[in-house]
Amino acid sequence: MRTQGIKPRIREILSKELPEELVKLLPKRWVRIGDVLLLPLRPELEPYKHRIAEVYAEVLGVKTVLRKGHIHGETRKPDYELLYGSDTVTVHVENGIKYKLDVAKIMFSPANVKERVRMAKVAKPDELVVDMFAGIGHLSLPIAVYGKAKVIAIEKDPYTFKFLVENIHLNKVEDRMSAYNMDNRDFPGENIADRILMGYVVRTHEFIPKALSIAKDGAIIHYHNTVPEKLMPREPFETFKRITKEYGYDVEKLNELKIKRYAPGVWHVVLDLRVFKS
Ligand SMILES: C[S@@+](CC[C@H](N)C(=O)[O-])C[C@H]1O[C@@H](n2cnc3c(N)ncnc32)[C@H](O)[C@@H]1O
Repeated sequence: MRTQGIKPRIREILSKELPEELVKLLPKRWVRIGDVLLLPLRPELEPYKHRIAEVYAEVLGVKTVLRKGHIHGETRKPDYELLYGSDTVTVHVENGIKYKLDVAKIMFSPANVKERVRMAKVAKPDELVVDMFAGIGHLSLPIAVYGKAKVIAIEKDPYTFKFLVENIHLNKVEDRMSAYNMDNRDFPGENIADRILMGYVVRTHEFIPKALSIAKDGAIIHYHNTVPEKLMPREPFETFKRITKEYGYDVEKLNELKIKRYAPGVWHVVLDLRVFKS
């Protein structure tokens, strides 16, 4: 998905059209999601941005090029500038799973690939898994497709939800995966889940009480959050433990993994936690 090294053909075409010092600044890295390219472009290349995007699109064989921006807000929407083409909806295939999404409006982080692949191996067919922040099924499609577990996927944003539903059909897991378009705090299920996915950042701790009410005794929670490096490895486990205690639960840490650097001095991590009613 990430590529390094500029193609000779791109350099050949653009070196005839751009000043030499700008050719050196052409992006050597980009992210390709389905047939949409996310291209980081230096401000010096601004006057040539549409032509550069056109050449990258032609040589790399994509239909649309977006200039990379930031991901923000409660629903984690990316912020992109359209440089070439118009259609930003695509199907990205990763680990044999089809993810349909609108790349301009829905985040799909290349840095989370290891976690998406890991999820394919964690669950068993007799489990009920609840994904509290499903997105387009980023983490729960691998569980339904490879783990063959029953999955309840909850997604609040109606536009993202539309793709979640399409992805369930595209991956032919309608028999075991169902989707709910609601705020997970309004989800009525209690004491039902063998496994819970909390694939969210920054404010994930606010949702711990709801996760505990959905969890069965002994359930596993894959708890994501962002944490300042200087508080690691004490956090985010201490906060999780404090909240679970307040609600009458014990917790055992099974595993902790760094997913990616989220901001300078801040990591996105995931903890595998087993929760017990005390
Ligand atoms: C950052 S995306 C992550 C998707 C996936 N879990 C992953 O880790 O790759 C988080 C998703 O959670 C959704 N979301 C945020 N708050 C929610 C809530 N209270 N209930 C349900 N979905 C929510 C957002 O709309 C977004 O699609």
